[in-house]
Amino acid sequence: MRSYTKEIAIGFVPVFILFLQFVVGVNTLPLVFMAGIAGGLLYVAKSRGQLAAMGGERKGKIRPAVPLSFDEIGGQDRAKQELIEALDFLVHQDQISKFGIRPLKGILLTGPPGTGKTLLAKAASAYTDSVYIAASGSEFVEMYVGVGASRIRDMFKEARQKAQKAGKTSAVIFIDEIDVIGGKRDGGQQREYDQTLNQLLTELDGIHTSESPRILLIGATNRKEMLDSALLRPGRFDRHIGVDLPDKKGRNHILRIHARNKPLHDEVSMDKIAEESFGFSGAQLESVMNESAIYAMREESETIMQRHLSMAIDKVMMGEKTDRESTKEERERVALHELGHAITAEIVRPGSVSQVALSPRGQALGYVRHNPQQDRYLYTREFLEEQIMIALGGAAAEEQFYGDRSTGSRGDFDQAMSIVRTMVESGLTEMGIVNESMMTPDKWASVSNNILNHLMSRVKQLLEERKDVFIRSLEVLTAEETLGGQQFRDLLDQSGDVAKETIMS
Ligand SMILES: Nc1ncnc2c1ncn2[C@@H]1O[C@H](COP(=O)(O)OP(=O)(O)OP(=O)(O)O)[C@@H](O)[C@H]1O
Ligand SMILES: [Zn+2]
Repeated sequence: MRSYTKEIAIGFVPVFILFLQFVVGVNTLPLVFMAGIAGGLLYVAKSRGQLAAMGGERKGKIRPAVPLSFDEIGGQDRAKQELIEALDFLVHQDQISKFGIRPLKGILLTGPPGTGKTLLAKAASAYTDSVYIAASGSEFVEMYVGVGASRIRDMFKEARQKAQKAGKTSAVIFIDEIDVIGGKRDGGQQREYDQTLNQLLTELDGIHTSESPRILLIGATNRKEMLDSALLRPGRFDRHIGVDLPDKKGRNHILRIHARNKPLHDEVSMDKIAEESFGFSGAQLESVMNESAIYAMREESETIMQRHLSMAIDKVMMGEKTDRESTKEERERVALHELGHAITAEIVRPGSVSQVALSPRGQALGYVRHNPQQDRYLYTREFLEEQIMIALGGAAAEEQFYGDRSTGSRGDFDQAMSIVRTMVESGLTEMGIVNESMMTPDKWASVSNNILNHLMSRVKQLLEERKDVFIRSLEVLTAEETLGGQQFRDLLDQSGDVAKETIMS
């Protein structure tokens, strides 16, 4: 139920103004003018507030769609054709149900980075006149059990609502890096399963032909072999479409697409550029066109010449090399950071780590997946302290190995602080039951500093004793990019044996 008091009150405003003007005889013009400005400002402020609230709603941004057609994707003829065939299937809904055919629920795009998987998903949504919602798998990885699952649920809900609002009969949900959610589950002794993946499967199983709006899930990965077989079963990701690096003809096509808005010299041979850029992805070819334009502009040339393009190819090739070197160091730091979380987690809660991984890219860089624990409604102080310690483990490890921290720990500190808040507000600290008025900002800072410093030194001590585990795990992690829960526990146990031996002797 809604009350309309506000609307009625606003309705009386003009009546009141007319009353002032004609009955009382006041000149209301300045008044009306000022009210208009104030109202306008208020409206702007309010809609800004709404935007900010929307942006802050979740860490994973749901990005709005830009309509894009298949014509704007170069090469990839086979992938496009397979995708269109699959989508045509979706469009002929009535016939599908008439023949009792199982509906198409998921399409998996597999292939190396930068080959146009995101573009294909966007084009698929435009082709089927659907609303488009996109997220990346790493946005669903959370330290807290159940948060990832509820994000999945929210995303499907949002897709349905958006489609309804836009008057569309279907929605495309695109999840990049789907392997982060749907990675192979670690088959240890414990029955390890993942709530986030389970929720995704539940949502997929819940899609029916007759439903409106219809949801189509498109996933992308460059590590198909990493996916859990549950995701690949019929009725889940039904269609797999490979998106490969473009061949020469494809490269030519992609270059032409990105040259559309650029002044090319008549004598430029795209064929030659396509030949020189062997092994380049679509994203790299886009860079080549862009860099060539920068070279031309710098030389104050009217048009982009062949040599600008050749220089751009070299630059993109070299850029790749230097990028790789810098990321090698960065990846080592990320790996040690994540191992810090994982080792702390295994010590305070043995058996809790299900996977440690480095992302090939994406915003998370690396992550630790935890096995779901029992749903909890009550938390003890000890439990919360352990949770804080796990959060601090990343920064503690960085300090141990590099003597400093990086921006990679920001999210961790936010998490730690919010747990401190829960502890204080629930009266679980030395202060006992606290009254909100007691907690000035200064007081908050000193209390949380105390708690965090104390727990930080405990974590550092734990990790200091496990230096060998870091070294051994780092080797596997940088080589394989992932470390399974059991595999990790084995590495940790080896260290335990050493420690025990030294105590015994
Ligand atoms: N086939 C293509 N045709 C035209 N442009 C392309 C193509 N492939 C890639 N690009 C360019 O590269 C950019 C990145 O491509 P896109 O994000 O679709 O790749 P992706 O396969 O999803 O990569 P990732 O796996 O890294 O997310 C695009 O915005 C576009 O500029
Ligand atoms: Zn971290």
